[in-house]
Amino acid sequence: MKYKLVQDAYGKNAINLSKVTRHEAYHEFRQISVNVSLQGDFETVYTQGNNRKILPTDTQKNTVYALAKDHFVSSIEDFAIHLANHFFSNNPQVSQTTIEITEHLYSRMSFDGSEHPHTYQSKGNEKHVTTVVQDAHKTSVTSGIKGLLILKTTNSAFTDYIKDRYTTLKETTDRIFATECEATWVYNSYKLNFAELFEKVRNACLRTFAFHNSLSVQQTLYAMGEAVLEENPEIKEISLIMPNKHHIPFNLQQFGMENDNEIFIATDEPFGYITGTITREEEN
Ligand SMILES: O=c1[nH]c(=O)c2[nH]c(=O)[nH]c2[nH]1
Repeated sequence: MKYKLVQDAYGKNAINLSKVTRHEAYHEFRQISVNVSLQGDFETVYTQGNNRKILPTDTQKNTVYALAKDHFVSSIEDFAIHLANHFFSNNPQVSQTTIEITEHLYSRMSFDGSEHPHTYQSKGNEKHVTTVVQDAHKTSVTSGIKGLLILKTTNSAFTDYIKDRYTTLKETTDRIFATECEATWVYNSYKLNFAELFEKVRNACLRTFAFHNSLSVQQTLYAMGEAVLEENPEIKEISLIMPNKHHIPFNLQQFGMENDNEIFIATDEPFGYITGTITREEEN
């Protein structure tokens, strides 16, 4: 044989599911998108067209809708853990199950200080995501936030960097700091209050971003990660992606006007792309 299969996985992506829970006084609405991926003893499926070990992706999709009725009741993490365990436990040919869930966030509309019982507003691009991987030895839970668009109008500086013959950037002690933050963190257990922890991590990120006197995006990213680990012993590691969404002072001098740090041109591209992973030091 000249060739061999070195990686394989199969499953169903973008299983879009909405759930309404009808309480007497109000309705709860949740919208998620689920990806299922199975790995295991599937080599002959690829090399010989033998489908006898295949749980069809169509069945995987149906299973997600069916299990949502009783098991999508709290966090997306708990539902993902249930799904991972279902596919793993019922399919001896499967050695690893991966479930990814993205939750599209909604809140009930508020009028005169009270929430409307059954009308919702999207929270925009912000998403709550999770990935659960189960194999024979462990169940790992990684969660995150995507599309968290945040901005501050001061307490952000960038000075003292390398200057060479190509440098044109001016030092600043007072600039706009805007980013669309993506955070991904790893839990140390699969038995946690994930909904509560998600809010704690989100708040730690927002609070640190707001109150940090930033010397760079890099420094603020690290401070945000540090705050999350400091306040949440349940989290082993956090990775942050913080693109620098530049707001560049616009030259008003060409019109004989002063720009007192008031008028900017918001540029989409190119953009600074700052990433970092913060973990706990090994204890001796
Ligand atoms: O916070 C920043 N970090 C950088 O590395 C960088 N580079 C740049 O041009 N502007 C910035 N801002």
